[in-house]
Amino acid sequence: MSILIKEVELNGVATDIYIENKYIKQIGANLPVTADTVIDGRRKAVVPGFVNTHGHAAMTLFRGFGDDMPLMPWLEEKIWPNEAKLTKEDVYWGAKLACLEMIKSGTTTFFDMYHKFHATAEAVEEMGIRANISSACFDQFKPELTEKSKQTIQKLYNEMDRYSKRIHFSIGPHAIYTVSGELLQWADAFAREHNVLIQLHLAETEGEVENSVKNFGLTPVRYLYKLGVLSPRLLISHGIYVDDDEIRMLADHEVKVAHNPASNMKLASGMHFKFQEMREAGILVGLGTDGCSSSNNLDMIEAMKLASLLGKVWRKDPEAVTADEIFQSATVNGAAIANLKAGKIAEGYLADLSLIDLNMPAFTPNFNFISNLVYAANGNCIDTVICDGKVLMQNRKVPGEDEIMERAAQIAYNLIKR
Ligand SMILES: CSC[C@H]1O[C@@H](n2cnc3c(O)ncnc32)[C@H](O)[C@@H]1O
Ligand SMILES: [Zn+2]
Repeated sequence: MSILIKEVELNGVATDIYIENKYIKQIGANLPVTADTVIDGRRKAVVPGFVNTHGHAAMTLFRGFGDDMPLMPWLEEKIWPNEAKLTKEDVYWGAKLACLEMIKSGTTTFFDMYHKFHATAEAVEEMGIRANISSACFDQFKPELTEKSKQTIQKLYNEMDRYSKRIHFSIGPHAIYTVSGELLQWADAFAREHNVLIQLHLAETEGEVENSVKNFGLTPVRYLYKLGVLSPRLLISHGIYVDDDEIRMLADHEVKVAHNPASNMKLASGMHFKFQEMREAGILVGLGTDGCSSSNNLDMIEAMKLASLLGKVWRKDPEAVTADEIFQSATVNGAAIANLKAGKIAEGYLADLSLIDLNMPAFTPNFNFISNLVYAANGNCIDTVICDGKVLMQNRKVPGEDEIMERAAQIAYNLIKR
């Protein structure tokens, strides 16, 4: 299977891109090659597929449900009682809707932490994108649930051979207020032994920090340090409430961070995400949307704008988070966190990319393409998406999209009534 994209704009220059066997094989002007599929790239620009480093895919079912609340009442009163009713079928259609939405806005890889692992994995497999899906766990500090969680993680890990290489396994302990230190330490040892990542919500709210100090005598990052679970395999989401010493601890242990500006603002968790300090300390910061009840979409272009504007305003410094820096977070940093040779349009890299329609007001005039992408556009500018060397969307059409939206909406209405 080969694809030739003709005369697409790459860094402002009309270029051909030849894709073969999942990889970008050749880039150059007027390439003398033929291909199974030829795509006209004129008036389009090529960008790497975005990597959404934090989310809960099937929470698309809760879009517009439980708005305008702070984190803990939102989780305890609205989300958790309804998540307890979810069936595998519900999660499958919710995750299909998430994949559809991500493809339509140019995301080719996402990280997921949710219930019913196989339902999400099957949806990802069918939709053709990539995902790092975690075996989610909450033991609520109960030893019998700690043991059960360990068995589930081991079992799911053993079942991974049924999936393609587009799906990676990770462990998803929910947070330090729902998961015991013992399970976190076990997960760390498992992750080291099997070279997989751990996804964990951390330092998201002031309340979390207060409870951490009350219950463990330490702030969240220091608590993880004491447990010995800070490592290059740990990806923390949010990481808003961290001081300078904690940033140093995260950097020293090569911990990765997913920044989620929409959910941090909507749940009013906090705005002082220390993007500059983390970057200067050498921490890999990726960008995420979080789930659709707190974000309320999965549009990484919108997330880039929010991250940049939020980063500028709280510092009162317009240079604080530039369009170029946040674009790097959403692409090459995300790919590095996902351990993928992706996130760049370069020979030898995975063919995970999008074509952007330049015939739009947002790209007119086009003095600076990245500026227009981050500050003027949104996900609707994505025309074509290729992942793993396969075309997933062309002319903004994804096969099966009407059925996915109908089925997911019906499930969501029935769920909230149930
Ligand atoms: C273990 S399954 C994932 C779990 O996380 C919940 N969740 C969604 N968004 C957040 C957030 O911002 N902080 C903490 N927990 C969150 C989700 O509803 C699932 O229960
Ligand atoms: Zn989350």
